[in-house]
Amino acid sequence: MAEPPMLQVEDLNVLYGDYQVLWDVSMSVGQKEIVAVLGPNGSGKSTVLKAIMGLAPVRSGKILFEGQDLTRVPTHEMVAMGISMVLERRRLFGQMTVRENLLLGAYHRSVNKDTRSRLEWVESLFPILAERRDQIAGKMSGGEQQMVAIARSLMSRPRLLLMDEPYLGLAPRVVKQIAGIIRRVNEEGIAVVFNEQNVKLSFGLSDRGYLLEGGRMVLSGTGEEMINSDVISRVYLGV
Ligand SMILES: Nc1ncnc2c1ncn2[C@@H]1O[C@H](COP(=O)(O)OP(=O)(O)OP(=O)(O)O)[C@@H](O)[C@H]1O
Repeated sequence: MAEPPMLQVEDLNVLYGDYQVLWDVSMSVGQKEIVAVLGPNGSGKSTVLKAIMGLAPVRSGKILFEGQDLTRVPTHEMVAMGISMVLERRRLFGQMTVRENLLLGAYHRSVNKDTRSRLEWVESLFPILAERRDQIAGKMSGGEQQMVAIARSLMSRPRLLLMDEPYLGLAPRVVKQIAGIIRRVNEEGIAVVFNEQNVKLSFGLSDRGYLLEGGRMVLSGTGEEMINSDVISRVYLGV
């Protein structure tokens, strides 16, 4: 029998007040997979990730992580369960150093042995952040800040990492660098879900993908199936 998915979203409906943003959205993420959620501006991509993390008003539907229903679990408990999120536009503490930002991502507040070993692991993945540990985060380039944000999310040692528009506002060269980092993170055995508006950037990297249109999942498939799909051409012709 096939391995059950790590994350399963079933018939998710999200409303901001009376305004329905997601309609019966279903998707799944397998262990150690990279999954992309593609969609035009305002289609609800960020809301899908926020809803998984308990940061959007879920009206109905199920979100199962390793079989456990997340819809009533507070966000900080999800972090302890092994889920972490890199928020859009990075949301760093600009006046603090790189190292201080990383420590804020640790699950334990005091610097104990466990935190130290997480820091060593994260700094081994991002040697540049070890070199720049005393630099003020707000003074770094956009790409470097995105690295700090990803590194900070890894400090809780997640098994599933959600990334809200990881390439937003970055130059093509830096996008390549961040894509390399996502791959590297995935090689550590961490499943990654990210959203993106650009077809090539989405499916070049992912094992599988989904397309959202007007708050509904209208297509799913492997990267190649998605890139060659008529539906993608139709949705994107108007963009
Ligand atoms: N806190 C909120 N309150 C009310 N409406 C919201 C809120 N957050 C998002 N929306 C609306 O929900 C819809 C989907 O937004 P969402 O940010 O999920 O889309 P997106 O596909 O990620 O778009 P973008 O690429 O522009 O970030 C939009 O119409 C947006 O205006």
